Amino acid sequence: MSTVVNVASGAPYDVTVGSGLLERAITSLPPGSRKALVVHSAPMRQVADILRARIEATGREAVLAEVPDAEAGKTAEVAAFCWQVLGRSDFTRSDAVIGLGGGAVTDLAGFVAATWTRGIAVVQIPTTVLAMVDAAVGGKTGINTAEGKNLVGAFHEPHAVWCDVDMLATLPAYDRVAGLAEVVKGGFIRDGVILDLVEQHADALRADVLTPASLEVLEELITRKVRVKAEVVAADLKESHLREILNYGHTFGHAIEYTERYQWRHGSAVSVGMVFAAELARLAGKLDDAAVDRHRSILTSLGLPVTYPAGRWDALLTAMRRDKKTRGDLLRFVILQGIGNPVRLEGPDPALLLGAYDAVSG
Ligand SMILES: NC(=O)c1ccc[n+]([C@@H]2O[C@H](COP(=O)([O-])OP(=O)(O)OC[C@H]3O[C@@H](n4cnc5c(N)ncnc54)[C@H](O)[C@@H]3O)[C@@H](O)[C@H]2O)c1
Ligand SMILES: O=C(O)C(=O)C[C@@H](O)[C@H](O)[C@H](O)COP(=O)(O)O
Ligand SMILES: [Zn+2]
Repeated sequence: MSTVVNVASGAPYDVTVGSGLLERAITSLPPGSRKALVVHSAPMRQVADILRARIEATGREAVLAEVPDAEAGKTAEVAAFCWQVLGRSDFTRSDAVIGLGGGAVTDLAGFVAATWTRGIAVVQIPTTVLAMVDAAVGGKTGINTAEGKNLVGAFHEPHAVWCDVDMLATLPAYDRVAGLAEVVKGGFIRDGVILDLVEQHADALRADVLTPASLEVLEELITRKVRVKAEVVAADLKESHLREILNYGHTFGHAIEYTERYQWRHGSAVSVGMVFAAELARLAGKLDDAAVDRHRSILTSLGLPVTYPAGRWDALLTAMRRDKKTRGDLLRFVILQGIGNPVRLEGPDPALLLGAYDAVSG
């Protein structure tokens, strides 16, 4: 059983959510491709070997590039390593890259595909909840620089995305929960049913081991969030306006990741970032107390953080100035004017920002 969500953008593609999809993923390699580079990190080595065998069974050459795990893989040096492998293996424009892993790997693989000979096909096989519901879908690819998160990248849409929930069997609960932060984001900005489902099933979703029943709920949540993302990126691939709503919680969240030298998971940082944005909206007179409290209760029920230590404002502000929504000196935030109604807050009074920071300082 699987569900297909079509992303109706310039070059439409399918996101398939279900189980037993690994074999089918190979069928979406471009028909003319002779080679496929599988980008993965150490935890996915066994799956990469399985993929290699299946790619070779189609008569193609399979090349594996094992990259440093998690955020350590999203660097210019690692991208250059992948380009070297592609060059030495004579990859041409008709060949393809496969991103197999969490969001860090799918961001890197997408960027490598976007830049190799100015763009070759990428098939994404996300293996974390976060990568399934967010990173692998929508064509934002990129790497970090010493100055900030995702500062170098390209919009490069995938050829196909395969969200095989069987992959989640080995994913630690901590990472499953981090991914749920991006699912909850989809609930706050667009699909309120997501919030209801998480509220009903929070204990099962955060448990160390998933039961078949909780996996079913998780699959429904993944599909719902993929739909949210698909609708938004189909309308605004290059983030000229609407797509910014997908950045809810990220201005402060990315600043935490950078300040913490990427020792926090992205989803955990976004969790605090959403509470910051909700407090900012309350102080700006846009969001009522109940909606702000709902942020804290739903994220806490999943075991996600909702506070960040005091005393780090200067570092956080420096990082927020480098956010991609900033225009010149103008800081811009996505906030809610009610659940499901995201709006922009441009150049807020510094007192509001400090007030929101004070409210999330644990
Ligand atoms: N491009 C986008 O639109 C977009 C959207 C959201 C997030 N992101 C990016 O995604 C990244 C975060 O992704 P993430 O939360 O998946 O983190 P991650 O990629 O760092 O993966 C977390 C950990 O889980 C491991 N892992 C992956 N799959 C596994 C599995 N099936 N079993 C066991 N271990 C597994 C990884 O090796 C890693 O150690 C950040 O860099 C973030 O900026 C990008
Ligand atoms: O797809 C988008 O657009 C998003 O903003 C999704 C975010 O969850 C994601 O973390 C994205 O990588 C952030 O992009 P950035 O432009 O703020 O680096
Ligand atoms: Zn994100």
